[in-house]
Amino acid sequence: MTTQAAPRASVQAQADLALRVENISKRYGAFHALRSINLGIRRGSIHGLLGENGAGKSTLVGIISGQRAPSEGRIFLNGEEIQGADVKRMEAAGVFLVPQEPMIIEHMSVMENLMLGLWPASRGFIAWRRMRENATRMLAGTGIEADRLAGSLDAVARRKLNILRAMFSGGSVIILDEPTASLTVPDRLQLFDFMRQLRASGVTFLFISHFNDEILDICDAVTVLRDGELVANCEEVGSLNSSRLSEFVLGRELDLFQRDRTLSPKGEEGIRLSGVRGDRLDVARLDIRTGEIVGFTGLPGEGAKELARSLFGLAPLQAGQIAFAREATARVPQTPDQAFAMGIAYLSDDRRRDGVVGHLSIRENIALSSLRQRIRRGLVDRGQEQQVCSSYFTRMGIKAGSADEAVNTLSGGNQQKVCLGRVLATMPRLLILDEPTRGIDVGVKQDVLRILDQLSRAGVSVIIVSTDVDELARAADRVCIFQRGRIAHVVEGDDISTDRLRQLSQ
Ligand SMILES: Nc1ncnc2c1ncn2[C@@H]1O[C@H](COP(=O)(O)OP(=O)(O)OP(=O)(O)O)[C@@H](O)[C@H]1O
Repeated sequence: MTTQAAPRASVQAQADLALRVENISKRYGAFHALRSINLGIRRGSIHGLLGENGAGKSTLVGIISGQRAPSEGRIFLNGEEIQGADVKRMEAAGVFLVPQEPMIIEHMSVMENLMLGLWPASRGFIAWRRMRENATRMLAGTGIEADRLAGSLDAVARRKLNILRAMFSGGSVIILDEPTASLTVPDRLQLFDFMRQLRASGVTFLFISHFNDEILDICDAVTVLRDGELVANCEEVGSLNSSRLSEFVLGRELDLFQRDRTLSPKGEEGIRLSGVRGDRLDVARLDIRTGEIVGFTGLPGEGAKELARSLFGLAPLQAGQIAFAREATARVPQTPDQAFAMGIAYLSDDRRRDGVVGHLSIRENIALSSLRQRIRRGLVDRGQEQQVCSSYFTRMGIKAGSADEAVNTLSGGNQQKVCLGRVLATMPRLLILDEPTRGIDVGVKQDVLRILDQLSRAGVSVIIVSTDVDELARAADRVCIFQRGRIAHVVEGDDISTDRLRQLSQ
């Protein structure tokens, strides 16, 4: 275990390296995103890359994959230096970056996607038979059929397809940027088995994750970045545990959040949903107490996400009633505007569609959703805006020089914090959050759960939709597990545990 820049490796050890970076630095103006990173990745290994939001992980893999130019430093592949790297050159050399959201052309078949840009041809015609044979060979044992429409694949199959496409194009070093985000536990395990099989055939992986248990499960070695510096490099992951990893990431001990359920709201008062029926959704009744945190979970398509979206008017319902305490029963909102007017706020899990406005500042982004609440006699109350934004900027621990910086210079996780701050700033009565801590580091995750805890104590009812059952076990008063559009199980109070939720939601 080294806790600073890795020492120079021996000649033999260097020969075993698929990839080596030497003194890589990256500056944006006066800001150092990376400082003199030295790193070696063994051939046929799975190497974890860990660090807080903004630590420099994406910058480093961006440089390794040729998407960004380093300010200084050198990259070696199988001992050979790669000069003036760009994406094409790095891919030709065998290095591929598989992004978090798999790139799939939905209306094409699996085999067409697999060989995108490399379709075999004979005398000017596409050689379909050869294409099918090649694809079938590559897909053997993956459970994916060559002729299937790519748009019909589930989340894990899409990730597998992206990895196989990289390999088909000659990839031997594959970088996976948070590949398990939004995957269920069984899907994660399936993806890991697949990676292990490929590792056995000599493929090298660089794997970014914010989940310590994943790093400990799948990785052979791990590197931790903090504020652009390499703070730990471990060739033997077996010698580590989760709290040690968190300490490297944060530079301090992790203070895990656990909601005090003895303070959870009791009684009847709150929000009542009844007769909610939609396409593959049938919830006869659900009461959510004022100030209660309710978790929704289950396999994709089973109803958790669908109900959350419907409550914000994003998915049409055939029927459904909602009643806030002491108010008349009304129809479940049919549009987000109606939902907003009722005091319902929603954070989508689709950051690309509902994410931040890149060229606007952090302050403007946080203020966006609550703009209407701050208009007094036709004018925006700038003083109040300043106060609300500064408060969320600080509470969310957004890593930036100031709240006036453009959002598109922030790391992915910090952009996610801005989205969350924007929704929280609306001070809703019912807050619906779909995968609220996806992409957020282990330290900030605890902060987010603490903020939700405080909001709920102030009387906001919260629904958290999550595949991360550990998060639900820490934060929720009650967890609903969805199956075939219905609430199949409800686990409450002290009965909630990660194991119980995992067992019921598979
Ligand atoms: N174009 C840019 N201009 C200025 N600063 C930038 C730019 N791109 C990245 N940065 C800064 O570099 C730092 C490292 O960002 P990077 O995206 O590498 O972090 P990360 O470790 O991948 O974080 P996350 O876990 O949130 O994805 C951040 O502080 C970010 O704000």
